[in-house]
Amino acid sequence: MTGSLTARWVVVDIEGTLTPTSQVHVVLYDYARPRLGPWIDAHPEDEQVRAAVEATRAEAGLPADAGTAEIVAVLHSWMDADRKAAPLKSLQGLIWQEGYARRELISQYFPDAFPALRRWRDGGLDLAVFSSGSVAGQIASFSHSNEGDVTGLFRHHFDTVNAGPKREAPSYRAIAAGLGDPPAGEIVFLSDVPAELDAAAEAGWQTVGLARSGEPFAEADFGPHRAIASFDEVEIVAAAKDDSR
Ligand SMILES: CSCCC(=O)C(=O)COP(=O)(O)O
Ligand SMILES: [Mg+2]
Repeated sequence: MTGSLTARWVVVDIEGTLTPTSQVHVVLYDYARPRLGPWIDAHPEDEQVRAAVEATRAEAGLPADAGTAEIVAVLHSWMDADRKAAPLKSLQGLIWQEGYARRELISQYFPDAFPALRRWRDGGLDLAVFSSGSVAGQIASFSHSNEGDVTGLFRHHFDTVNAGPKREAPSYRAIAAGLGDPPAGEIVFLSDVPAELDAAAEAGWQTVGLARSGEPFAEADFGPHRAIASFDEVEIVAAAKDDSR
């Protein structure tokens, strides 16, 4: 165990931090891939689907009359490149939501993740999530985890739509505003991606890098950020409340 941190809020990334990367890149992506086209065709009047299709067309420079097959080819290429584009994430979230509801999906989380989150929450800290996965996808996943429904752990969910890109400091300032503007130094962000930690640190947050064995960022250079291989290696204690704020 490394030294403890003092904070009021703990904000966590999902992929590579709470859940193995393969859970997203293999299990969830494989589930979404063949369902994207049928989903688009089955929900032509759904405003979220229409917006995602329109945004995909615009972002890929497709003609206005591009059909589902061309849209899906772009979405698949983004998945192949793990490009976490908002319209893709929005459609994936809808598909996963249905997959979890049908009990065809169950999210596997690292065994150290929820015990640590419960410890911190029970110790007086508030918890939030910041992931590229859409808020709908996040909530569906936490509702159907290998430990059951754990949605009650989190007070807020942020994604690239309601906060912004994960590698840019203004997104972390937007999240802080969404949390009620606590002092930036009293927010800790845990992620496996050094560039995300850099952005959070630029916004004044404390940062912890997850260098989990077997994960893509296991051997990454975390630079100035504290790096741990498991949540068991860091303790976070609740800051005393300042009633004058
Ligand atoms: C379980 S919600 C889906 C997660 C997802 O789609 C994703 O891309 C995760 O990216 P993150 O920002 O959490 O690394
Ligand atoms: Mg991640």
